[in-house]
Amino acid sequence: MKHSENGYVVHEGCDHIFFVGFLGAGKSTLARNLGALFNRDFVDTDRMVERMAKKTVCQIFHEDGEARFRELEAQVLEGLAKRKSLLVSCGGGIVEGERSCELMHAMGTVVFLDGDVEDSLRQIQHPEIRPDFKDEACARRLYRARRPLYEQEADLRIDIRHKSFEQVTSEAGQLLWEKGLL
Ligand SMILES: Nc1ncnc2c1ncn2[C@@H]1O[C@H](COP(=O)(O)OP(=O)(O)OP(=O)(O)O)[C@@H](O)[C@H]1O
Ligand SMILES: O=C(O)C1=C[C@@H](O)[C@@H](O)[C@H](O)C1
Ligand SMILES: [Mg+2]
Repeated sequence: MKHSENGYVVHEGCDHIFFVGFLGAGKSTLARNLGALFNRDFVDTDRMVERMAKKTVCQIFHEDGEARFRELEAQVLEGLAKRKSLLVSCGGGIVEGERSCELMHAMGTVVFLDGDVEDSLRQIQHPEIRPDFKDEACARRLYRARRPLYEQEADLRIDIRHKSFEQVTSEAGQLLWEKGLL
């Protein structure tokens, strides 16, 4: 394993870390926090899709449909192949896309932020502008359907139940550091 002048691990090839998990689990917060702590760039697939499509996630769902959104998600992931050492916070439904799953595994490590649906419901901001959030019963059904997919795709799992984001950041940082991924 190589180290740069400032002591950070330098990886050969593509070595991104992809954070997946249910809506509001804290994927973006964790990726941003770890990016600041470990001097790594942080990107968010929802924002990249919006930049590529020049539309909001909500508009894409309404005007073009979910299948098109999943294609765009896979396209933005493809664009990450030429970059290095990114922390990627993924859209909550990225594990629904077969191509996206293949790409994440080809380009790095998939980390599942595993929490209860209650944590997500509490942390979801502006549910009214989220195409994936209709009401609580719907979110619970989606959570039950999604959880096996997250588990199936996860290389690593971090239990986030009843933890502050400081705790989640330090546990995730320690785990990824120990595995030589940060
Ligand atoms: N462990 C935590 N404890 C309490 N609040 C948290 C925790 N993690 C994140 N939050 C807060 O919950 C909200 C959602 O977090 P964040 O946007 O990081 O989640 P996300 O998984 O990226 O959500 P999305 O599905 O919208 O992309 C934010 O307001 C954030 O500050
Ligand atoms: O869970 C989902 O299917 C989604 C989650 C969001 O991050 C966005 O990617 C979009 O709203 C779809
Ligand atoms: Mg997010």
